[in-house]
Amino acid sequence: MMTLRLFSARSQTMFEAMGRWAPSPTAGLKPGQLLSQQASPRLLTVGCVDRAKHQEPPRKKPLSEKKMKRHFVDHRRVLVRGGSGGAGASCFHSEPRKEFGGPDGGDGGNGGHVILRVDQQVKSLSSVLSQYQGFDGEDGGRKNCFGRGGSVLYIRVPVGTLVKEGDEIVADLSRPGDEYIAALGGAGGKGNRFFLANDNRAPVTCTPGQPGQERILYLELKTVAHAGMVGFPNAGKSSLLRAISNAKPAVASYPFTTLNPHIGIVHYEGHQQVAVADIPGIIRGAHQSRGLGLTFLKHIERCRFLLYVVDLSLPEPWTQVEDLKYELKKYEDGLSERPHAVVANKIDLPQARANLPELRARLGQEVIALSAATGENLEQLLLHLKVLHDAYVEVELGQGCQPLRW
Ligand SMILES: Nc1nc2c(ncn2[C@@H]2O[C@H](COP(=O)(O)OP(=O)(O)OP(=O)(O)O)[C@@H](O)[C@H]2O)c(=O)[nH]1
Ligand SMILES: [Mg+2]
Repeated sequence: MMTLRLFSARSQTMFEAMGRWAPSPTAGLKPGQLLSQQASPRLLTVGCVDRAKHQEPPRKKPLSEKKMKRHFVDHRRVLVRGGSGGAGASCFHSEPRKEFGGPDGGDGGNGGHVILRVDQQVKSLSSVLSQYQGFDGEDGGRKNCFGRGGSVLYIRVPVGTLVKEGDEIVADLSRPGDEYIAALGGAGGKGNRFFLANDNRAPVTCTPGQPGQERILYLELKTVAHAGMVGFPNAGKSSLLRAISNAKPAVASYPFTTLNPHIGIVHYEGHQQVAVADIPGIIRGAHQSRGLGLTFLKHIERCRFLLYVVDLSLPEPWTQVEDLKYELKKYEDGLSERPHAVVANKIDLPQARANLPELRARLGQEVIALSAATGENLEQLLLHLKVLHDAYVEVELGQGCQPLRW
């Protein structure tokens, strides 16, 4: 009787404490009633169950150019720290009937390095974090057991990553598979076995592991490709890249559709591949950082040869080539002198056909007139691209360098 009274008093105080609780107005209803009044009957139809069963997994949507721009990061500040070495052990061998077994403390393992490694699958520095800590080595153990060394921590970076420490360039990772040790792991400590000497048969000394190296590095991405397409906005660079390669940059009739470089691979016989970069449109005054000039121009620096893409349907198309060359020259001396070809796009338009003879006469050099939209004369560009590529390979081999391969 006493316990019952106690329980009811406690439960009453509990309900008082909850206070907010009140029975739901539907609490008294039966389950069937509740369903028919409140839940939508559509939820229980056979059709819906069927549809749910045969629903396809959601497909990955291709990223829009705007989103891609958000994901495209071309510079990063990274703090890298190598792993610390493990500590050496201090202990003595012990065995029944063997009183003075001698020192048997093993050495600690070395800390793991942090290494930057070029991976062709990585397209920007967006996946690179702001800090990396290498793996530590294990401590040494009894019975002369050495600690395991820390594993190497790899940071995957795209082709064309420039590594700077302060203002100094410390590495240029321009080829697939290139590696650079960003931070060294610390050395492992010595166990007391290491200090065994003729004059000291029972050393107790052991040393701790060294801390790993710590550095602040600045990573900067500059697109690397064999050919770079340079042109004013709307010249048709992205359309051209779509037409000759497997890349799918966005195409639209407004300027600055492309906001970050795209690389497409053109395949030739004998597994030869030429990488072509679609560089965002350049405007007059880009070398003075007009528009996003400098951020785009830096991506041209690493291209081995250039394709000046001109919109032939505009009046006086030769001024486009002159302006582009001027901008490149102002940005970096000698950049406009690189091996190049002039590509006159939109030949399918009548005004473009009319402009072609004068463009050829004014420039005094070969002009590849084509249409990215209809595919007219694309073969001439492909053949010329191969000629430029072969000449580049020959020059590189002549200088004893390995040409860039994709
Ligand atoms: N008639 C015609 N239109 C073309 C041709 N090539 C491209 N265009 C059109 O020109 C417009 C611009 O094409 P894009 O390929 O986006 O030009 P872009 O040079 O990449 O432009 P940005 O990315 O802004 O620098 C689009 O409306 C295309 O459809 C062509 O050969 N003929
Ligand atoms: Mg474009």
